[in-house]
Amino acid sequence: MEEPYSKDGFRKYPTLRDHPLKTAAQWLAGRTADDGYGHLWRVGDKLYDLSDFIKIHPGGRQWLEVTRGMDITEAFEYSHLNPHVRTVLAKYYVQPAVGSRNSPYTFEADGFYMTLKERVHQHLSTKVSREEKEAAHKRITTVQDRLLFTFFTLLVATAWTQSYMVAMSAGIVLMLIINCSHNFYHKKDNWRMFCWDLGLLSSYEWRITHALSHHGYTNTLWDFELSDFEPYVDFRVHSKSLTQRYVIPLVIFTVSYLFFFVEAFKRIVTIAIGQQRVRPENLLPLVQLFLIWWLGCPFVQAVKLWLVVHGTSSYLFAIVGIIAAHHHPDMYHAGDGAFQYGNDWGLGQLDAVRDRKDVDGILLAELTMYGNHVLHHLFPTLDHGVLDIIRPVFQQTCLDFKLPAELAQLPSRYTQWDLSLGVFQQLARTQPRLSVHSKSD
Ligand code: HEM
Repeated sequence: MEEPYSKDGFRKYPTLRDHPLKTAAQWLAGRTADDGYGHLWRVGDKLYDLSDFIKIHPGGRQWLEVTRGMDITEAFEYSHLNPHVRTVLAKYYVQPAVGSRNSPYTFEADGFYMTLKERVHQHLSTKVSREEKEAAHKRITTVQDRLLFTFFTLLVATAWTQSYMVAMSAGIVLMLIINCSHNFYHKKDNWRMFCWDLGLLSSYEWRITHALSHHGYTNTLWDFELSDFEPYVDFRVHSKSLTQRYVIPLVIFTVSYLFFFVEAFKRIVTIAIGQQRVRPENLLPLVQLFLIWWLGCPFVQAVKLWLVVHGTSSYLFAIVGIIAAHHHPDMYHAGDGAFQYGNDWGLGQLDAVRDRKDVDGILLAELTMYGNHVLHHLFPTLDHGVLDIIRPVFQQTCLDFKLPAELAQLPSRYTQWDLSLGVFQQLARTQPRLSVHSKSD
């Protein structure tokens, strides 16, 4: 049998990973080239023709439209709790797949993730009432509604006062709304997910680069969020220059106000070269500019204020994202070799994600700083409000699988400060981890 490309078991170095234009479209093109299932989709060791299912998929068309020709095993497993989806899938079976999957992750029926998923499904369907789940959902939508109201009030105030301070305040609230709406683009299509597009970001693109790539293959070579700013910002474990290790880490935070504008620029390029079309939600930031101008602000001043709103939001968004509990020398990163707890997909997540004790437990912080991070990674389509409800099931399953006690421990042993420092330590790291089981004491 062909030797895997890397010690963690990925079979190939991802095609197009190092292409200079890092976009959602490039990631998809690379995956379809490497998987190569033509007009079919792979789940486990079988191929399916989902062409007729695309338009009736309850989660929305995009997930299947963009993944034709790919192995979607990971996304299929972590997006659905209800075992009923397997019966639906069986209707579209075509033939067995030839060869092993390119991904090393496993979903054994009696393994950690599938056991946990089954228990979570049972718990939510038998022990948690509909009212409880609706109340959890309501808590989140209320936060988002209030943030939306505050943002538009501040935008109007920006136009009337023409104050840069007010524009910065609008930018801060915009970052909070955007991060909060992350909860919604993981789910079936819904209007709340388009709040992500209020910044110069695209929910369509982030469903690919974040929901499919980052969640499916966290911190591996297939994680778009790892490769996005390479070779400048390089979290992998391999030989790096002194500039990469010690100089760039000092600079990244100072230029993060440019992040939104770089994203917008890449979108314009990909639209111009025909890799995607303009979507109505792409225009939401321009509507804000129009609003500031329409409310009486001279056009040039309106543009300056709008740049301050989005520059502020971009700055905070990039910082919150980069310190959001993925980068620390204790955590698995591409180049580390074998996964610490084995190849079960859920265990791979535990190896690459951490919780923060000073973020979890405060609803606003959880929603806007990617809190309850481990459970969110394991069950991204569940509302953030529901994650606390399933925590005891997770803890019990960790104990049953004899995982190190600190994985199941509440609260986490890590603070936001540990994880902020961890970013610098990880960028400097060039040697694979020794056998690490938790935060070094
Ligand atoms: C790229 C792969 C896929 C992704 C990312 C995905 C994503 C999703 C999402 C986000 C939802 C809504 C979940 C929620 O908001 O609670 C959903 C629902 C659903 N999906 Fe998929 N899906 C994928 C593939 C499939 C396939 C291959 C099938 C079966 C042929 C399928 C069948 C369903 C069904 C039946 C539901 C309704 C869930 C339920 O009854 O609980 N999906 N999917």
